[in-house]
Amino acid sequence: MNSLPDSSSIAPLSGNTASDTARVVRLAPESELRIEVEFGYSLTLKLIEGVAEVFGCEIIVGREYRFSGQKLGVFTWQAAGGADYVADDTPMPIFLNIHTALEQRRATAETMKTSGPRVVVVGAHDSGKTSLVKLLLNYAVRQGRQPMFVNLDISEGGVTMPGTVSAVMVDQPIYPEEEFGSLGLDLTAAGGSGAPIVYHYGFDTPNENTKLLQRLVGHLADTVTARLVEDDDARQSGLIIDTHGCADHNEFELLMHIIKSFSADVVLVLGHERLHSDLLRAFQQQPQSNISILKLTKLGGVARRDKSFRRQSQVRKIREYFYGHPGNCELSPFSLVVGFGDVNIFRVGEEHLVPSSALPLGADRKAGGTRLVAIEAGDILLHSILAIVDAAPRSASTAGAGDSTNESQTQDEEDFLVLANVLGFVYVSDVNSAKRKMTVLAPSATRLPSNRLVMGVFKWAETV
Ligand SMILES: Nc1ncnc2c1ncn2[C@@H]1O[C@H](COP(=O)(O)OP(=O)(O)OP(=O)(O)O)[C@@H](O)[C@H]1O
Repeated sequence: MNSLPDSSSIAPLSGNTASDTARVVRLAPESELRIEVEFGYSLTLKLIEGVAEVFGCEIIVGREYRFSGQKLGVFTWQAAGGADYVADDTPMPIFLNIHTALEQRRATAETMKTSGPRVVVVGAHDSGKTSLVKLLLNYAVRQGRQPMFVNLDISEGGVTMPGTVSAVMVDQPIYPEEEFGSLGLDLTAAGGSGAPIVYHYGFDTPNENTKLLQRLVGHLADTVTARLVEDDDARQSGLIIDTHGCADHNEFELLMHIIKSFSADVVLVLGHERLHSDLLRAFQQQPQSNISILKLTKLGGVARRDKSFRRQSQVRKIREYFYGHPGNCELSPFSLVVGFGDVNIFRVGEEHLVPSSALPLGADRKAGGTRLVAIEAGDILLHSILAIVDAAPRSASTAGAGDSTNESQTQDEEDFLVLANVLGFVYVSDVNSAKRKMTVLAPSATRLPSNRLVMGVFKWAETV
């Protein structure tokens, strides 16, 4: 039935071939095989017969799927047989019930020409939020829906880079190997109704700049709502929103802001008893709110990822942005030489993040945290990931680093740019301060789509 080498027989990339350790595993109905593959190892999965899925995406009989640095469950509803090395304490029947209830709301929205469910998935770290989001999106797509996926889990990057918040309409499955990368987004297509909406936050935890994150969430919610007004299918399919793990009070405030900004009507709370009761209490005080808050226990299968595994996942995400997914969709990035005078570089205006070597040019630090400050290009950029953001409308007349003498005009632009859509990213592979030039890795050989670049905390040495 299902041919699945399990995690105990993973072949090192440089070592044995998969055939040395291949094993056939039979899955009973409603059971799953849990697989954990560390970075530096790979595992090939092939379905011999039957029907199985990974986070709601059906896998194809006979095709080889290769995983590395990933943890996943291969689930079957129907297959019969023994149950070696598999788990039957799976939450899938509960998730299917949730999907069915959401689908009923979508059908009603279609008939009544209203909006579909607006679902937020919240919970503890490593409780399975992203996995549930993928599953609900995949099930909706299998049903012919086009839900909006909103990613507010800034540490993972969703459809693009870590350190961003984004929204994209999903009309194709999220394949298990490439995960969200399989949606194959073209950020430079920004503007069209199907184009992703991406804003740059620049950090990988909410606490680093909660005020900025709240501002971006509010802005993203407004943009998504405006987009849905024009798109009946997406509006009736609704939203599925992934969030960062909630551990403290700050994060609770942020979750409340997310729920309110997106007018969420379904909140799924995974593995976090206290968060569930805090949310219930908060919404009991607002009896007019029409919201369902459901508690789901964190069930077996969801794997813990330590700091190093998470960091390696981020690095892979960054690499895949430029090079694509090995074997499936490989990309060839280009090296471009960019003069310091040809670009304007900004950074989020947190004082402690701006070293004295990168003092802002006439910037207003008093505004504190939720705007950008212009910084001087130089060695500080080496190995940084820079977001290319849509230039401010007025910028055509003020282009060029440091040419803005009008302080209030500079401040307007800094305020505008923090909310500007991200058009893509470059990686700074070399800086030559003496010649006032830097070399960047870019996904395309054409000129950068904007000369406004924003620096976050993410550094990546390409050799990693
Ligand atoms: N049934 C399963 N079997 C094996 N691994 C699983 C299963 N379900 C989820 N995982 C893995 O467990 C890990 C954690 O799950 P997930 O990313 O969904 O949690 P999360 O709550 O979104 O985490 P975060 O704290 O980053 O927000 C992931 O690597 C995921 O692929």
